[in-house]
Amino acid sequence: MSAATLQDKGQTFMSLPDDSRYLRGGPVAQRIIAAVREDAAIATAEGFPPKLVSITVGDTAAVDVYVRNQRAKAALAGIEFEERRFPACTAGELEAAIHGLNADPRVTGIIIQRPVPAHIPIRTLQAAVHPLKDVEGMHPASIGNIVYNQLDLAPCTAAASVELLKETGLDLKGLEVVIVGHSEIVGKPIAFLLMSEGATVTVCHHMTRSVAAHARRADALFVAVGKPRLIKADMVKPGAAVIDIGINSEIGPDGESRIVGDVDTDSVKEVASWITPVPGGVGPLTVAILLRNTMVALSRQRALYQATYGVVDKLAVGA
Ligand SMILES: Nc1nc(=O)c2c([nH]1)NC[C@@H]1CN(c3ccc(C(=O)N[C@@H](CCC(=O)O)C(=O)O)cc3)C=[N+]21
Repeated sequence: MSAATLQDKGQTFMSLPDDSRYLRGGPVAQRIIAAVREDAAIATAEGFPPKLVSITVGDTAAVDVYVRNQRAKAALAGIEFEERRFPACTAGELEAAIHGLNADPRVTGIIIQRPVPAHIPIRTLQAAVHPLKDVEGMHPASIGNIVYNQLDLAPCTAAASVELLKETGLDLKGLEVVIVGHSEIVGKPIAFLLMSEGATVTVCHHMTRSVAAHARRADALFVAVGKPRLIKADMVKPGAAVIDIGINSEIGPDGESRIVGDVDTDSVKEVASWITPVPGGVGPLTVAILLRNTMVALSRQRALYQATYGVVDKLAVGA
């Protein structure tokens, strides 16, 4: 996509009605990217330039928007970005490629874009990424950190959603939160992040008897199921905060393809006190947090480097 088109998209976000109920990701993302840019410049000057590698397997349509924005924002932040595409390959080949990236000191972070084709076991791939290079916190050794209230690196979409809720200023302690969707990369991590912050959390999923009954009790409602307009106004408590994590492609009335979330925004915004637009809500913040996580990974790698090479007197040099 050309720079001009990206800017056009920016105009579209800004031309949303100026309604203070919209919780926009852009301004928060800009703050994070500015901070990442400073960190990245310092690290680069000190000889540790950050580099993020994205791995896409099979058909890339579902992740194209994300990867495009990763590339654009990494460039803004001063993080090198490389996309590796594997149109057709075996799990073994992918694991070998990941091991190569683990062992490459120039590579700071590795992200495996989801979904991957059915014949590739995603968990094996996630476990192949070295935990210190795991910028999404999805390695089995990393995902446990949020259970232990270590929240500085969490799956990006989940972290972005929670960060947008915090923008409301609502006190998370004791807040009634309902999450619709229990995926391992979004719903479940949001539940753990919010439990750590003191919220009372209910998780709904495809076996839940009445999603509406739960949703109507929520002070904050998170939705990540991939069903356009699943959440209607009558499922939302007046005054609630609604965080729409859905990214669905559909053909609009003008015949053009567009992105919509899981919430019927037009009706729900009349009931809710805060609502995240799609696009322009969680998405831009997800990208910013991925870049921030890359810098967290870099500082952990530097700490290991320091611990290994920084203590000369412990080495039995020439002894
Ligand atoms: N391992 C993995 N982690 C993910 O977090 C992950 C993934 N795989 N696979 C795909 C989904 C989708 N996703 C998006 C993130 C940001 C935007 C985004 O930047 N959206 C903007 C731009 C929209 C546009 O440019 O049209 C917006 O909503 O405003 C979109 C989609 C992350 N995902």
